[in-house]
Amino acid sequence: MAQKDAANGNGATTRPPPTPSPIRFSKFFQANMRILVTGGAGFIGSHLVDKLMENEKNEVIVADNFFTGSKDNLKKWIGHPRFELIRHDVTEPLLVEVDQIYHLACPASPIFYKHNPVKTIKTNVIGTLNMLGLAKRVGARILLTSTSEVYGDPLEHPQTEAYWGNVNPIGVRSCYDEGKRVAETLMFDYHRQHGIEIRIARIFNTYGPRMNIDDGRVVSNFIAQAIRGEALTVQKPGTQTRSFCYVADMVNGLMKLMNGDNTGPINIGNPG
Ligand SMILES: O=c1ccn([C@@H]2O[C@H](COP(=O)(O)OP(=O)(O)O[C@H]3OC[C@@H](O)[C@H](O)[C@H]3O)[C@@H](O)[C@H]2O)c(=O)[nH]1
Repeated sequence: MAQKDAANGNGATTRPPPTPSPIRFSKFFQANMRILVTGGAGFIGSHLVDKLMENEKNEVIVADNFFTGSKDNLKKWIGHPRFELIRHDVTEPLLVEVDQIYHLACPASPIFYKHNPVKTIKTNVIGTLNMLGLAKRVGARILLTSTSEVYGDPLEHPQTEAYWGNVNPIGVRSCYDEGKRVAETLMFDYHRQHGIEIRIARIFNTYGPRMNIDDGRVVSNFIAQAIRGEALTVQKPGTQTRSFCYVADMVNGLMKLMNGDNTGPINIGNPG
């Protein structure tokens, strides 16, 4: 209720703060999990957000710098009361109160991560440090999307999680391969030293709707070339193999890993 401000004697009135809308209380009452998705505007990230948003008890915060991600991938959620989108680069600290962190932020297609390799390794190392710092501060569980590329040019086929890999530390892919390897190390060191709850997924070559047509990875390249009636570009040596995974299966795997008891690292791909 408005009342005269007697103390300053100037006749000004002070108002009590407005009563929050009952809708606001009901929103927080219902939500039992606030989840941060870094890189949530990207290809896999946006599908993960769609799945998380299906659960009415989840609130989802996306942090993305839109280097390879796009607001378009999230347009159906913009303005939704359980959703927030922040333009943010994970190489800078982020202060939010969350229960879980899916840390996906990093360009994943070789042509994009090799474009600015110093930035790629900063994203993997400083970005993961920042997210681990956040997880430690708020007590959140954190899942890192690592990569099959931690196996490098593997000398074992297929690669199990016990294989330590064969990675060139100075090659053109090292910014990503070694960046993700350091990110995995940081995850385990925070887990051992600070008791942070961690999960590590090693993602294999994933395809599906919302891949950029110019993503550069083999599945989207071949489809785009076929549509244009062009020859498919099989790169040398032509004998390389990959495990391909459909994006919906990848998202299911990531959520099962996050909500299960296994820290990983765990390969998510296709055994075939
Ligand atoms: O047009 C093309 C594109 C790619 N390729 C070949 O196809 C293979 C797959 O290459 P991609 O560019 O799809 O990507 P990669 O499998 O090397 O890495 C990808 O999958 C694993 C993820 O963890 C990585 O983040 C992602 O970049 C490579 O051997 C490449 O030389 C072609 O033959 N033609």
